[in-house]
Amino acid sequence: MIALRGLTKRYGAVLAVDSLDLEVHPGRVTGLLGPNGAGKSTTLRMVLGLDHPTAGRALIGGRPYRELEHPLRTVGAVLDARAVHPGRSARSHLRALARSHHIPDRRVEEVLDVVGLTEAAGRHAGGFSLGMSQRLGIASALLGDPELLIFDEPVNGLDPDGVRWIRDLTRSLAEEGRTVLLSSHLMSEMQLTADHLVVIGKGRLIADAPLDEVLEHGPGTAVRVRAPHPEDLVAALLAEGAGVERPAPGELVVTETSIERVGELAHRAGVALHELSTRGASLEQAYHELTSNNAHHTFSNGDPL
Ligand SMILES: Nc1ncnc2c1ncn2[C@@H]1O[C@H](COP(=O)(O)OP(=O)(O)OP(=O)(O)O)[C@@H](O)[C@H]1O
Repeated sequence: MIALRGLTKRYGAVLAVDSLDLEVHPGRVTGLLGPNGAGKSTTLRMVLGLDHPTAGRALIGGRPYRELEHPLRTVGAVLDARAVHPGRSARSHLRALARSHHIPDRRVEEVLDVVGLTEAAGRHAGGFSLGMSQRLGIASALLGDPELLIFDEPVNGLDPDGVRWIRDLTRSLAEEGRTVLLSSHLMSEMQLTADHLVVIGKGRLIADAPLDEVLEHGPGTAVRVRAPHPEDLVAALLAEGAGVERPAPGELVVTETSIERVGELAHRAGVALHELSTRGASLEQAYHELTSNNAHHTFSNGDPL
């Protein structure tokens, strides 16, 4: 488990991280979300002992990173996937890392296999694509078989296959009971990957809740309708108090009702439909609601955030 206790970082006049109190638990993927400059990287750097807090503490299993006996066996992290000597091959990079941490060479072959780099392991890392560099970074993080994994913006620059691969990998690591913390500003990706979300803005905690709860705070599910002559349906929906938007001629986005009810009203009004579908609540919308409003947010556990 990672625990942040009043974690604060000030750079001159900039309060990059402002009294964060937070616990990141094992067995699930926690997404650390926030706009650019929110303080995500600074927080992760403090967790990994790369930056000193101005106040407060960041603890891994109850201890600061610098006091861990076996750091690589306790926590694996990828902060910058390009931070590898470009002239070294992937295999020699991993072997050097393994030897300096008393990890056997056979583990290098195992992690190369897990990340799908066995074939490319002899090539210079300097010639790797961003996706391959991400895989190599993840291989380094997995080398010590740690309980805790921290990936900063892991899907940045990856193609759809790479994105799916990261999603499956992080899920299976969490299912094995590990603590997985991912940072991202990509809401759509987080919606598919994370079980739990921590949202920060201007260094402060905005939300710390299961994904489903954060989504409930969004504008909710909408029903999309395409109909060449929707006027009678619009009238019927408005008469029932539904919300109706008309983004384009022949198109409706209907809220505060159900897809079944829209279908029934269309049938009753004799309106021909060309499409009737739901648009799921999007984390992007929920996130916008959260970050555009600085008031407290109360989740179902009753804690104001
Ligand atoms: N070494 C530094 N010196 C001065 N200011 C810094 C330093 N590092 C970060 N900051 C400032 O602290 C704030 C938080 O930055 P941080 O990089 O942690 O945000 P972030 O959420 O990771 O953003 P991004 O998504 O852009 O990486 C920003 O205002 C940034 O300019």
